[in-house]
Amino acid sequence: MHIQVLYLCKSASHCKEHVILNTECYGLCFLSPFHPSLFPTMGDFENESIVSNSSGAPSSALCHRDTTVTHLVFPALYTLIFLLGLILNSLALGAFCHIPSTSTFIVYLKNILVSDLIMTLMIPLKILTDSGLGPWQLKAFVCRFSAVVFYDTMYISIVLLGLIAFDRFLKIVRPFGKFWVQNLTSAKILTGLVWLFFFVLSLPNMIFSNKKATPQSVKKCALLKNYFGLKWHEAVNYVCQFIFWTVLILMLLFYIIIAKKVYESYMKTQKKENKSERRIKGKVFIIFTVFFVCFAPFHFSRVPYTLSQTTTRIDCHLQNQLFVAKESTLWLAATNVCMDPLIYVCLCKPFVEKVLCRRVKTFQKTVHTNPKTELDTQMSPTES
Ligand SMILES: Nc1ncnc2c1ncn2[C@@H]1O[C@H](COP(=O)(O)OP(=O)(O)O)[C@@H](O)[C@H]1O
Repeated sequence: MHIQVLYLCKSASHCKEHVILNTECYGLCFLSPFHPSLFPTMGDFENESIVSNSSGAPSSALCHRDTTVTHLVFPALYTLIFLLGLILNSLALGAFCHIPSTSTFIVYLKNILVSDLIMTLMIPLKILTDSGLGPWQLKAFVCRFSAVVFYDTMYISIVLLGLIAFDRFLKIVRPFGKFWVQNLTSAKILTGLVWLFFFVLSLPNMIFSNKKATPQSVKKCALLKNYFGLKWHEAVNYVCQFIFWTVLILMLLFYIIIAKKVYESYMKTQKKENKSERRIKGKVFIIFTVFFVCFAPFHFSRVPYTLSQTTTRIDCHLQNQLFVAKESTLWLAATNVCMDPLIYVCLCKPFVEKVLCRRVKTFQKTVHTNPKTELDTQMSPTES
């Protein structure tokens, strides 16, 4: 795959035709789209009219990335998520450290928590590079390492949320039966495999981002990738799309069946079943809502953006619009680190008991040292 470019040829072997202008040899060259000699002079080639992309090579190398929006707005928005995510997930970590992994549900929640914490820790690097506060070398590190980890943790959370939905589905549909997936050891092995799968899948995204980084090339992570790296990046994105939409469709099916069950049980036991019991079942829908709101927009915008990064010749203005769409929806996906603690509070009884227990203990200490203090916070009863 080669692109044709009017270029000051450095090697006669690249030249097909050449003209002498001002004693320099200008040739119509056939270079690999990632030929290193293109990048130092990339700024000179923003005018796409000199480029003929005859075989579907990325035209993104020649399109200047417009970062006016992402430069200011997104660092501020990500700072918000980072602070909130760090506080909520640290609190959750404190509570979960004292909760033994006695059910598959708790195993999945603990893994989501670890994944969210890792994602949260990757955010400051993104803030520094997007805002331009960090050196350009940091952006190369983000492209090669932290952005990959960020995406990895996002997909690990997606699969784990799917497993939670499946777990809830089995609990409600077959409350007395036990499948092998409901076994604690199976859940631990399954989560281990999920981590391993995404680690192996994304490793080439780190390894093959091995082109020499320059202040220009780091602006787009795709420009750091060699040919194989770019193809792998594209393939990973399609695999991840497939995973997301499969999990979403399965979740929808689970919840339709759960909704049917909830409705049937409501009709049968209107008088017997108390309000809080009905709420327990109703609350499982929170997982689907969080899942859909956070991740669906990103997956709609990711396909055209990946195409703009790889093979399709897309107008520069459109490429920039797709980049802004991808960044906005990625921010929404990142808000998941703040939403997951909602799931812990709404659905995990031991979690709320631990949090409340700690609050009561702190309160008792305060009352002990200052007997005039009054309990002014209403603590609501919890359900599992
Ligand atoms: N789903 C994914 N899983 C793992 N790594 C990914 C995924 N999507 C993108 N990446 C990697 O993350 C880095 C940043 O990708 P991307 O956000 O597409 O670039 P840019 O910041 O230039 O828009 C790249 O190294 C890319 O290969």
